[in-house]
Amino acid sequence: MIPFDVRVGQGYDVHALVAGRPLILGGVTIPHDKGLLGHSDADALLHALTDALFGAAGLGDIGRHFPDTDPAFAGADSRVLLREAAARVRAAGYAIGNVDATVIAQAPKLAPHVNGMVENIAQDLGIAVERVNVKAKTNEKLGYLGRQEAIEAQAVALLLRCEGESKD
Ligand SMILES: Nc1ccn([C@@H]2O[C@H](COP(=O)(O)O)[C@@H](O)[C@H]2O)c(=O)n1
Ligand SMILES: C[C@@]1(CO)OP(=O)(O)OP(=O)(O)OC[C@H]1O
Repeated sequence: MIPFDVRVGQGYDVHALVAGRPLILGGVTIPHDKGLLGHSDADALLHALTDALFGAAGLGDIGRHFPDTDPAFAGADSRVLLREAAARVRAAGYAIGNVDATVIAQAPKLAPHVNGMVENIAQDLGIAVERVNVKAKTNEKLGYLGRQEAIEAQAVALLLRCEGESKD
């Protein structure tokens, strides 16, 4: 019996940077000459977080829950998807302990927008801002990220379940 179940999950996403799209990361629209291409609003940070949550709960991945072949998700606000993911994780019996993420973007400078991202994520997950961390890195001008052809995000999530008994 494990009375205190701790689960970790990891998530990753990458979307191409193209002209004519808004740049949305962590639910914040960031002024830039290019934005991320995707079926939804292509918020790579929220997609990585969503996958980290599903992974920690053993619930598969974002594409299983919100298929990119489903017109219902065309242009979707990824904050809505993140909120629904958090609800499904809670329905599986877990509380969200903390989340941490890194956005790899050669440009633009994300630091001025990080607090807004953290506030959005905390609100969508229903947890305190102290339990959410977002970091930004360039790719030191290397590769497709360094050439500003894409933005990548990586995330981890910790889930907790306190109960008298578990499946094990
Ligand atoms: N798009 C970005 C990338 C980085 N930052 C901030 O700069 C710091 C240094 O980044 P390096 O990739 O050069 O190590 C990083 O810790 C961030 O605070 C940023 O704001 N936006
Ligand atoms: C979010 C979904 C669904 O609209 O589409 P995209 O915006 O293309 O994002 P991606 O991270 O490629 O995969 C998840 C998809 O199911």
